[in-house]
Amino acid sequence: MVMPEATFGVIGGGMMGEALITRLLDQGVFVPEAVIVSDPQAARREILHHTYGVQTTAENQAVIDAAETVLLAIKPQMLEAVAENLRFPEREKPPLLLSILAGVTLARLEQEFLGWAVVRAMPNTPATVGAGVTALAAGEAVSTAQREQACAIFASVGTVVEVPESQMDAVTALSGSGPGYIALVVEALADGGVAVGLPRAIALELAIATVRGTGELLHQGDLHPAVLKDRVTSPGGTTIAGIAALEAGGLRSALIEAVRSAYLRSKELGQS
Ligand SMILES: NC(=O)c1ccc[n+]([C@@H]2O[C@H](COP(=O)([O-])OP(=O)(O)OC[C@H]3O[C@@H](n4cnc5c(N)ncnc54)[C@H](OP(=O)(O)O)[C@@H]3O)[C@@H](O)[C@H]2O)c1
Ligand code: PRO
Repeated sequence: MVMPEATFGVIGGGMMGEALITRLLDQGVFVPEAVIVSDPQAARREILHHTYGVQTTAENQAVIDAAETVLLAIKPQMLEAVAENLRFPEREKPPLLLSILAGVTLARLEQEFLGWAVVRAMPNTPATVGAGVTALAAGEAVSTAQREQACAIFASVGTVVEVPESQMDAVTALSGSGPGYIALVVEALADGGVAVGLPRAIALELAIATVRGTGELLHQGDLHPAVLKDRVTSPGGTTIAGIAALEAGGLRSALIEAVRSAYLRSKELGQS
């Protein structure tokens, strides 16, 4: 079904699609009636419609036909199946596709969405609370106005940086996947607290507040992490004892390898 009043479309109303929709509506970037979302699950469509007042459809084609700007928020592995069922009617101006698919290149997207201007973007899950960071790389057909529009859309969920496309897999491996690594660190810190006698709820609260406060301090104080580490580390004290244990356990190389593995996986996803 075509809904001509809709201007912003979302294909894939999952976790990231919803995170963007929530913030875009909260910030008044789009009104609910101007948003159309496609998702195969009726239950999912029902939730999105009732929670946000957006239009929903099971037909991706309805989104393509109705919207001038489309956020593609399906899994990378779904791209071929989704794109082969789409038709792209001629338009006066090329519509804008914002893809957040890990690994999938501008060249591939431009091939699948013939005649569209394409921006490849990599947001992260703190976007849900407006504290995300999104890296963008724009294709050659993207106009200045469309580039500004892409920046404004992702600015509604946090900060935006523009990078060359060659850096997008690295961005995906660091800030895209990073919230997963940090969540693991928070959970492990809380486990450590429990191991030395703290109640679970207090341990988790302390771990979250510590990660959050450290991030804020590094950000607001414009501190190099090594400077902060040195400030916390009293001679002969507790922190150096903890850091020695982390170094012995290979924390640094584990994190470096995590980013490297995610980078290689992003490249692989781009070829699937
Ligand atoms: N999660 C993150 O932190 C994050 C960060 C940056 C970028 N990304 C990228 O964002 C994309 C979405 O990730 P996500 O975590 O939001 O995944 P998700 O929650 O699984 O969302 C994908 C949505 O697309 C739906 N879908 C499946 N087949 C479809 C089709 N043929 N047409 C339309 N919609 C379809 C899925 O429905 P079903 O559940 O029924 O399959 C689901 O609701 C991925 O490409 C990922 O690389 C994710
Ligand atoms: N989540 C997606 C994945 O795990 C992309 C970055 C974060 O593939």
